[in-house]
Amino acid sequence: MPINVTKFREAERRFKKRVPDMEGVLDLRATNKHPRAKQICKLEGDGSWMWGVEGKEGLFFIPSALDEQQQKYWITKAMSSYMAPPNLTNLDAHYHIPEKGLWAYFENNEILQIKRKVHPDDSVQTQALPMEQILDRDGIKSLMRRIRWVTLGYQYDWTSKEYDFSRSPVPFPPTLAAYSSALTQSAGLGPSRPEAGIVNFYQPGDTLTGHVDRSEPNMQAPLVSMSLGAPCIFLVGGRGRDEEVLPVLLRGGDVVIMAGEARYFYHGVPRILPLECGRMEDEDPKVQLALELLGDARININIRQTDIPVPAEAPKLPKTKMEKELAQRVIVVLECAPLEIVRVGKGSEARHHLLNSDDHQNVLRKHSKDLSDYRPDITHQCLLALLDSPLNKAGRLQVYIHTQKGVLIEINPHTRIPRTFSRFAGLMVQLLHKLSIRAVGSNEKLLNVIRNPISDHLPVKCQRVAMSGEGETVKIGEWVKTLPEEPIVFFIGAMAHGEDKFEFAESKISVSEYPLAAATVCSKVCHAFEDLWDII
Ligand SMILES: O=C(O)CCC(=O)C(=O)O
Ligand SMILES: [Fe+2]
Repeated sequence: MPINVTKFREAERRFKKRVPDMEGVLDLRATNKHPRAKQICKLEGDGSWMWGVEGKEGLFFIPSALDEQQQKYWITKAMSSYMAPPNLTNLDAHYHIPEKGLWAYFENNEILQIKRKVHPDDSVQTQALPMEQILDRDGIKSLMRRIRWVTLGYQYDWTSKEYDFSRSPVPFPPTLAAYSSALTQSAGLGPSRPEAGIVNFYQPGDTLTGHVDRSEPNMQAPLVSMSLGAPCIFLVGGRGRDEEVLPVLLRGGDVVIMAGEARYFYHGVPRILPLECGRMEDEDPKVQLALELLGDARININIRQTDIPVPAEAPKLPKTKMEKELAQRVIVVLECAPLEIVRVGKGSEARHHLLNSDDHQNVLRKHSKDLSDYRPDITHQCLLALLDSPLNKAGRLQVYIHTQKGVLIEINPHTRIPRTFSRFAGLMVQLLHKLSIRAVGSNEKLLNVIRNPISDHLPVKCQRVAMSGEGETVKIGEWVKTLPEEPIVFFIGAMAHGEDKFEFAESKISVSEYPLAAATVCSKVCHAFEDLWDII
């Protein structure tokens, strides 16, 4: 064996030979079973057996999981509905696929006028072809036989080997999801939530090189893989390309499940084999047509649970003036926030910082400023307490910052406040320079400097309360129950000390007999309204 040829590569070569050596191939339908095959359990329902293999943890086979009728059902589905837009296929890069899909033309014996797209990989022969082609049924059939893959649900980008989570997913076919989930459930692997799938089409002579499917954020969820049509050799190794490789004979109707450790195993298809008992036939013309299109090919449908990190359900916010007037919600204005920019360093080394008593003692002393006046960390803590609260997540909170210098900032409730102070400070510097910060890849403003005064942004009818040690002390949980059903505004000082004189407040309350940090006051306000409005 030449050096540098891995065990996986060697196995691939072995099965690509004209007459491959079938010695040691695991054939779960053979009467004398492979020494390493072990029966795991009988599935509920149709009573198929699930097999495992010694030394291949998490790898399961269900031979003949699908009877002929079921195989025909999935073959027809794959050819007719799965191949059609909005699902993507390898042909999309080369052709403008008609909206109703190729199958519709094939089935109805319609002439198809199809436009080619110029593609960087086009051969000289392809480039010479006309940009528009007129295809009859045979032409459409040849084109459809060029389909090698179709993506289901979350669309997979074959170049980057990543899911395109920015595109809204095409709904995953519900019957396929139900089948896959019922199968993992009856195999004792728990229910799965199929979200993405790939349908592979292998014409005789096609191969799939060894790989690990690593793109799913959740690599623990089982991957269910269904074989239809022609048999094949399926190779499965271990975590590395040089681990022992097991060749398996998969036939139409067999199912493979890769769970746990096996999700990390190299696998591939080096060989499509001839049909053992000829092509299937059916009386139903649609099924018969799908079988005709299939010919001697193999179809593999593999079903994956991605567990995409979906952002928490965005709260519905009052948008119209009317909604803003009436929606029962809490508005917090963080008052006197010391957010100021300072230039540090000279010349090209100069950087803008958020002025603060920890990092800029010299500057502050030089300008005879009181260090304790520069505590932007208090604003940071208040924002974390407020925006992380269930009250905010439920869409019942609006926060503004009014800085010591009179800058008014509106905070979009969807904003994720940076966890560390230094990143928060960087964000504030950016905001004070650019006057607004937008969400990455979207037009939504997260932080926005708005025009003064704050009263222009508050509902006409609302209570305006200052939180102050000078106010009457109340048990806030009880006090909120006495409020009229209208929006309420709290002015909370985001400074270390100083008088709580907030221009637009009409009354003052204190929520503790102790002096509290501003962030604690924010938390108490949130908790009180969460309890009042049953937000858990
Ligand atoms: O065709 C098969 O059986 C395997 C397909 C596969 O591994 C894949 O699509 O990632
Ligand atoms: Fe794979």
